Amino acid sequence: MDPRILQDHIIPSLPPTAYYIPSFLSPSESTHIFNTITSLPPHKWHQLTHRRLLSLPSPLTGTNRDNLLATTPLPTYLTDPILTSFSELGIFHDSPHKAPNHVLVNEYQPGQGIMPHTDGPAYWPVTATVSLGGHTVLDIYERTPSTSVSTNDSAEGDDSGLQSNEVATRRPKWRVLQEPGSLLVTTGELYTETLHGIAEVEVDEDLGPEEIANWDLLGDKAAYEVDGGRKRRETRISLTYRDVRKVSKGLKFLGKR
Ligand SMILES: O=C(O)CCC(=O)C(=O)O
Ligand SMILES: [Fe+2]
Repeated sequence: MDPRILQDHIIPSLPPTAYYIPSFLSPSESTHIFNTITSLPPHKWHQLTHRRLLSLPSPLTGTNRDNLLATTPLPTYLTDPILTSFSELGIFHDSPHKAPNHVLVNEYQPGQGIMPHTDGPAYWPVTATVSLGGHTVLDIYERTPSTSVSTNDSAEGDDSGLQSNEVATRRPKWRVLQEPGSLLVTTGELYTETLHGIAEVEVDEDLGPEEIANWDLLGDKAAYEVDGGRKRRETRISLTYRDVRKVSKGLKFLGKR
C-alpha cells in the first residue's frame, strides 16, 4: 500500500485501515463492465441462496480451499483498466504477487445480501471491492470471543458467519456506503479483526453523517439526502479483488489438445 497516494481516502472512524474512492471508474467504464458481466451465459454462474457468484479465474481448491490453480488468466474486462489503477495506487504493492490474482463477482438483487463473515487467511489481507450498478451498505461488526466465524468460502455457498440469532440481535458497529463506480479497500486490523456483511433489505435507511462512516468521502451525498436518508436498492455487482497466497500451476499436459 502506498500511503502517500491513498491517505486522502482513509475512512477515519473505522479501525485501521479502510480506503474509499468514489468515482474510481467512470460511468461508461462501469456500464461496460456491468453489461459484460450480465451478458454472460447463466450456466457460468454459481447460484447461491442469497445471490449469484462467479469465482475467477477459478474457484479455490484443496482441502482448505486456499489454493489457486492458475491455468487461465483473469478476463480482460476485470483487468483493464482496473489493474492499472490498482498498481498506480499501490494497493497490492506489498502482496506476494504484487497484483490480485483472484476475483469474486457477486450479483445482488434488491433484498439480497451476504451474511457477516471474514475473508480469511487464504488471501493476503487486502480486499479491493469495485461496485457496479446500484449502491449498497456494508455492515461491519466487531469480532467478539463468542462470535462464531467462518470465512466467505462463497464457492460452496456457505457464507454463514454469525449464528442467525446473533445477526438478529447484534447491530453493526459501522456502516459503509458503497456508491456505483466506487472502490473500497479493506486491510490490516479491519481485515483480520472485524466481520462484514450486507443486510437483506430492499431499502437502506438512515443514510446520513451520523450513521455512515464514509459520509464525508462520498461522491454524491445528495442522492441519499433527497429522500431523507432512504434509498431503494437496485441490482448491484461487486468485484472483490484479492491476492491468493498459494498458487499452483496447472498440469501442463492438460492444456495440450
Ligand atoms: O459485495 C460486497 O461488497 C462484499 C462481498 C464480500 O464480502 C466477499 O465476496 O467476500
Ligand atoms: Fe467478504
